Amino acid sequence: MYLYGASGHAKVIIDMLQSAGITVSGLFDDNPDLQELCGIKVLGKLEEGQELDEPLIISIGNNRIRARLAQQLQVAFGQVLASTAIVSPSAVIGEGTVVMQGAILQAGVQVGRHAIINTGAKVDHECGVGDFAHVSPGAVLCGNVSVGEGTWIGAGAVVIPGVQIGKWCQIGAGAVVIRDVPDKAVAVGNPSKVIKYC
Ligand SMILES: CC(=O)SCCNC(=O)CCNC(=O)[C@H](O)C(C)(C)COP(=O)(O)OP(=O)(O)OC[C@H]1O[C@@H](n2cnc3c(N)ncnc32)[C@H](O)[C@@H]1OP(=O)(O)O
Repeated sequence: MYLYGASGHAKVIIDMLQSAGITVSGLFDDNPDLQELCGIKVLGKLEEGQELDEPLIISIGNNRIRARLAQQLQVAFGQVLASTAIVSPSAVIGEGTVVMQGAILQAGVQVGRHAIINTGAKVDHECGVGDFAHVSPGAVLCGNVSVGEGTWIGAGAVVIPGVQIGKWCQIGAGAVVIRDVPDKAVAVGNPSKVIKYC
């Protein structure tokens, strides 16, 4: 597996891959000064059209950057599921997506491409999580919640059953979301309120 993005997020992915016995063959990063991360060689920028002999994970937490790179790069993408994650056999997870340690994905969950289900996040039955979305550590999506493309659910946020959150939203850490949230809204607090658009 190759990674793109020598970030803190990459360090966690490296841990998951190494504990599963998967070799990280190299890390790409646009910063020419970086030499290595966690003992893994940094190979420089991954150019458009460059071919790889192993699948790639975009190890960048920023949803917009991950989306841009996923659209630019013509390579095969991998998938990383932590051995300590609990994933229902009926869950469907797209390419490029990372499910971190202790996360739980219940029956009928659908997670898109290049999403992040972070440490200990709980995604309950029949939720949909869009491409490039990020469910941060400890967040809880109750049953039948829908999270749009590119949306970021902050750490420890709780979304009650059936709520629909639009595309490219930001839900604050610790928010309790009890009503639908429109596209590009930033919503914080308990109960959460939209404070601006991004
Ligand atoms: C492994 C990892 O680390 S994964 C990363 C996990 N990271 C997170 O969960 C962070 C989630 N991000 C947040 O909660 C951010 O505060 C955001 C995205 C909601 C808002 O960020 P910004 O757009 O920079 O907003 P900003 O900091 O200017 O705050 C705007 C207002 O909202 C309030 N606010 C911001 N975040 C929150 C929050 N989580 N809960 C309650 N109020 C909040 C601020 O106090 C401020 O109020 P004021 O105008 O009355 O002073």
